[in-house]
Parts: sequence; structure tokens; C-alpha cells
Amino acid sequence: MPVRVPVLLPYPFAGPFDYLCPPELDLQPGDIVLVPLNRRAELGVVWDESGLPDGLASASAPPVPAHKLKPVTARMDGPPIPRTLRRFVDWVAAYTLSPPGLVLAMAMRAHSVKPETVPVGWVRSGSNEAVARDTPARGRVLAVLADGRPRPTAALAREAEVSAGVIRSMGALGLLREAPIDQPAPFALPDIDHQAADLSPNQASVADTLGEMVRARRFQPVLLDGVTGSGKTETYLEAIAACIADGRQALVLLPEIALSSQWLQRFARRFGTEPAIWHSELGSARRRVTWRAVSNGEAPVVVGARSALFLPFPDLGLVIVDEEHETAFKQEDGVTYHARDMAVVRARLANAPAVLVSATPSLETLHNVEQGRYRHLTLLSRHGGARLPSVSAIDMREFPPERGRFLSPRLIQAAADTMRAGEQAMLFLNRRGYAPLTLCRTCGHRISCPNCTAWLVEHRARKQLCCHHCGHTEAVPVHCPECQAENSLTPIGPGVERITEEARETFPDARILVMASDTLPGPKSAAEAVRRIADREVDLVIGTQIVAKGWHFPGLTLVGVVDADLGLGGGDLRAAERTVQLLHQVAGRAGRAQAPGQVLLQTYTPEHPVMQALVANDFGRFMQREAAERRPGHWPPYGRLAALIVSADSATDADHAANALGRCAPRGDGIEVLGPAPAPLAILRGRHRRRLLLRTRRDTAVQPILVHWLHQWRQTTPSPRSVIVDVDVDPISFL
Ligand SMILES: Nc1ncnc2c1ncn2[C@@H]1O[C@H](COP(=O)(O)OP(=O)(O)OP(=O)(O)O)[C@@H](O)[C@H]1O
Ligand SMILES: [Zn+2]
Repeated sequence: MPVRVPVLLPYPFAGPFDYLCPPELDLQPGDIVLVPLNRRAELGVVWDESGLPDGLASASAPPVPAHKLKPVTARMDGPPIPRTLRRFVDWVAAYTLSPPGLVLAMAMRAHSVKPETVPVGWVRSGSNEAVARDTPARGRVLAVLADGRPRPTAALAREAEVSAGVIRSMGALGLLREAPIDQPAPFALPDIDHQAADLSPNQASVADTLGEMVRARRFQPVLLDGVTGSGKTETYLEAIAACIADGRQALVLLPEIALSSQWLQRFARRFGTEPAIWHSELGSARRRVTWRAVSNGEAPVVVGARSALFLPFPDLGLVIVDEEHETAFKQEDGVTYHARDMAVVRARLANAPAVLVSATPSLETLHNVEQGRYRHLTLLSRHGGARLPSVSAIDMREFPPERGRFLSPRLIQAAADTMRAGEQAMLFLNRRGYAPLTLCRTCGHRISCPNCTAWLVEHRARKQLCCHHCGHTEAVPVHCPECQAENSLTPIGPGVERITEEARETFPDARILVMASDTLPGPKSAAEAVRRIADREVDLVIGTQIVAKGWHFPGLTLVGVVDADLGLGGGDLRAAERTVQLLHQVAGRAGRAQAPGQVLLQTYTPEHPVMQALVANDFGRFMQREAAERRPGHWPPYGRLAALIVSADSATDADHAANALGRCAPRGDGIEVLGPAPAPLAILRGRHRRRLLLRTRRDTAVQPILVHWLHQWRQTTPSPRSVIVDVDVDPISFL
């Protein structure tokens, strides 16, 4: 009787496919196998019989009769996918309504159909040695290999002072045989006694609590909050030390791993070695080595981006999410998931604590604390007696900049004073490029993207207009494309490039550094920029949200926010929360050492609660206000949301499909559907987009409702091929 095994393939199928298990393979769940699929050999993973949890996933196809099944071709060498990772894949698929194979694909990025090449070298075969000693050259080779250590051909030839030909002929004669060369462990064990910090009593008590939680080996989510510069990182490094001491692995998620040179340095200072790093730009060789090391337990600490959640930890003992409020943790394309929330799930499956870290925690996390689901640990003050910066608003109506300029005289004065005192200043504007809009003064035409509902952003250094949504670029035209007027196009509003131009004119002697994702394309250039600031080779830093990251620049005492109102438009559910978090984070870069810091917010709405909260440094009260606004309408975190984004090649098809979805929308107590409506980005990359929003009460899961809804819609409406419906559970972006 042939045995069936379910094999999950890394593709968007509804579930695993059955294959036959050849008896000699004795396959176990988790084994990575080669299987035939449409005449090609594909990698897959032997999955578990139980299938997906709670009936959340879409129904899979009826079983194929045994005589039609194809056998598994081979089992790949190397470690299997552990059970907790398989459960995690199932869980993420069910929660996000994604095909499980697509989630599995994220766990298989280190694998390819080509077998891994294991480096091999020569050892003595032990036979015919008398023959071998006939010639002095062969004798020397055997002598070198007397220690039993395999050596590759070139190295052996060098050591024995023979030609490579001698070695190859010895191989052909059976005097030598090949043996795998042991690779040194790729990551050194962090030394927990290397340089332990001298923690303040508050820090030490928090670190002790975290350490106990690690040793308890139980799932426990916890919020670690504390003002910027209070030593949250320093404190959770001690929790990592406890985890290493306990012999388990720790995972740290950072929102932008490419910008974490200072974090890595701190880790190295504390533990004497660097951790394993995981992100999407890792080269394929490094990726394989790291995957394998994690799988063998030889990577005690991994720091990574979202995708590090899908590494095969055999014994995960601690999960940390730093800057947990960051929206960068939400993956928007492919499988749409929130890495912060999934990190908590990952920790639960591993029976480990999950530590969410932030100076400005999200309302979601604060709500979980309030409900008693998460523990709460707090660091009360800045380390070493450093004071929090004083924050004030500059009312731009009262102190306007010169015509055609963007910096208020008050901000210019403060920056000049700071630099004169030998300290550093920073100007923050969360907008890349020179100007966000190009307008014709003659006819009023605005240059927009041919593929998207968006203005093109001028990048003057590159002499281009760019779409920040689809990447379209074109040369800045001389004539207006609409009325043909010459030299009539004019930039409207500032981006960092334009602020830099203004700063160069205003402070001709200042050493200026620009930090934006397009001026600092890789981790190396970012690290170099950070070094230059820390080494005081820069007087004025001008940047986008890159500068808000957890940097510690002791000489930086002034932060000027060029447009504090920027994030408040658009009517997004979390616009105010996000603006407070971002600006608080930027403000937190000022005055982290002895000299006190000052933060100036340029705003046209100083009376806005966001500005008031920042000036009063009263984040708690602001969040209570946010809570009070969201609670009555069951907005998250007091209710649940899921977005359906319908897209199609034509507006008619998009409307047709969206209206049909609207007609079969779910109804019921505590269930509400908003839309369909054109998305704010009504056209993106040439596709027409409509949105529907499902809102339920917190005690009502959205997944079963969505599954039923989409099923109904497919049954009743035949849709043109170009129609795609994307599901976004817990949406963060509403564009
Ligand atoms: N106990 C300590 N001993 C020595 N240095 C410390 C200690 N605690 C904190 N520091 C130093 O103070 C600075 C701020 O600490 P840290 O970066 O850990 O704070 P944070 O709360 O994570 O900050 P942010 O939220 O702004 O990123 C760092 O340079 C850190 O090395
Ligand atoms: Zn575009």
C-alpha cells in the first residue's frame, strides 16, 4: 500500500498536494523534498496531516486517486523545517488569508533546487600506501595528510610542494579519497560577560524581570517603554544575555536593519561579537550559511527585518521587537502581514517571551497592556541624568519664512546659535527630492504620473521628475506639457533637497550632511554618514525619516522639524498617532548627552493636539484622547478592520467587481462594510483601484467573514481575468 504525503510547495496554491512516499525515503513532516510539478522539479516541504487551524483557510481540492499520484523524487540534504515554523506558516496564512505556499516561500528563501555544494578536500584512503611511498612527491603528500585534516587540492599541493597533477593522480589511483571539510561555525558565541553594562537600579530591575521571564520559558508578551535615551536597548541586551545563558536563541526585529550600524556596534561592545543578520538583501551564500546556522542552533542571536520571523529556530527563547510602533513592520506586498503582531504569535508557538520596545508605543499595544494581556515595564528617565529636550512650536503664521523660503527666522537663529556653540543641529523633513509638485504658472497644469494618481516629485540633483509610487521617471520638461509655455514650470513646496539648498545659502560655512534613502543607498553609506556625525565632522544634518531612527549622537542639541503638519492631512485613522510617534522619535535625538536639547516644530496649527502633546511631552494624555476618539466607533484597537482592494486594468472592470462585492457584503450585528469607493491612489501602476473596508467589533474575527464573502462573490460574479482582490487584515495604509 503506497503512502501519501502532503507536500506544500512555495506557490500560491490553496494547500499542500499529495505525493507518493517511496518506502526507502521514510519522509517526516518538515523534510525538504524535490517533487515533480508540471514536468519540472520543484522544492517542497512535507507538511502535516492536520492541515490549517480553525477552518480559516479556504477549502482545498478533493483528494487525487492514488494511481494518479507522482512519487517524491528525493529528500534534500540539510536540516528540515521545524514544527514550530510549520505551525507559524499555517498561522500566518490563516490570519492573513494568504495561500500557505506563499507564506512558506518566505521561509524557503535560502533554498534552491540546486543541491548545496559542500566543500571537500583530500584525506588518505589508507590503501596501497606502500605503492604511494614509491615516489618522494607522493610520500610528502601522505606526510602532510598524516594529521587527518582534509585539504583542498591547491592547498595540499602548496603544503606538500607537489603539482596539482600529483594529487589528482593519487586520487585516481585510490591513494586519496575526498572528505567534507568542516566549516568553522559562522557565528561566534556571544560572551555574556564581555562587557556588562552598569545598570541603574530602575534598568536593573527591569532587566531582572525580563531575565526571569526568559528563564521561565513561557509565552509572555510585554511592553518595555521608557523615554528616548532611557536605556531600553541597554536593558533588553541583558534579557538577550539571559537567553544565551539559558542556551536558547534570541531574535531581535528592527524596523530598518540597513540603518542599524550603531545597534550592531552596541551589541558587539556588549558581547564581543556580532550577531547573525537577516534581511532581504543578504547575498545567497550568506543566506544559506545563516539559515543553516540558525537551524543548527549555531546562531544564538539573530537580528533582522520582518522576514527573520521565518527562520527555522529550533529553540527560540526570546523575541524582541524594537520600535514596535513603526509602520515599517507592516509588509504591504505579497503576503500582507504585521511583523510586530506575528512576532507575538511566533513567541507564543515557541513558549517564549515577546518584548515590544518603544518610547511611543502604539495604541494597539497600550490597549493590550490595559486589558492585562501584556505586561508593562517602564524606564522612567534618561540615562546618566540627561534631560529630555525642551520642545516648542514655531507658529509659522507669526514668524513666516522669507518669500520662497521654508525656514522661519526663529529656526535659523537657533541653528546658527547651536553651531556657533560648537554643537550639532538637525533639520527634519519627511519628504525626499526637491519639490513634491511641479506647476505651470501660465495654465495651472500640475505634472502627474502617467501610471498613478500622484504628482511627480522633482529630484533636482538627478534632473528628473519621479513617481514615488511606481518609480516612473522623466526629464524635467522645458515646456509645459499642457500649454507649451516655455520656462513656466515652477516647483511648489519643499523636499529635503530644497531645504538643503536653502541651508547652504543661509549657513555657507556649515558642514552639511543629507540623510535620505536616495542619498544613502546602502548600509555602508548610512554607517559612514553616522560615523561622520558621531565624529563631529558634520555641523548640520538634514534628513528624512532616516534621521529619526534610534541614533545616539552626543553632540546633537537642536532638532528643527521643517513641517510638523505634514503627516496630519489625508484623514488616515492613525495620522495623528503616527505624527506624534515620528516627531517624538526625531525630537528624541536631541540632547542625549550632557548638553540639553532643544526641539523646534514649524507648524501652522500650534493648537493641534499633536503639537500640544509634543510641546507638553505628554504622550500618555494624547493617547488617552486618541483612545476616546476611536472607542465609540469600534475603530482599532477597539474593533477590527480588514480592507479589500479591488484592482483591474480598466475602471469599468474595477467598478463592476467592486460593486458586486458590495452587493454581497456581509451583514450582521457588529459587522459593517464601508465602500466600495475609489482608493485615494485610484490608479497605481496603471491599475484602477477600489476599496471596501470591513469593520467588526473586537470580539468578532474578520477571517471567517472574509472567506465567506469572497466565496459568495466568486460564486455569483464571473470576473474578467484582470480583476484582483487583495485582502489586507488590520490595514495600516488606506491608500
Ligand atoms: N546603564 C548604562 N550604562 C552606560 N550607558 C548607558 C546605560 N544606559 C544607557 N546608556 C547609554 O545611553 C544611551 C541611550 O540608551 P539607549 O539607546 O539604550 O536608549 P533607548 O531607550 O533605547 O533610546 P531610544 O528610544 O531613543 O532609541 C546609549 O548611548 C547607551 O549606551
Ligand atoms: Zn507612478
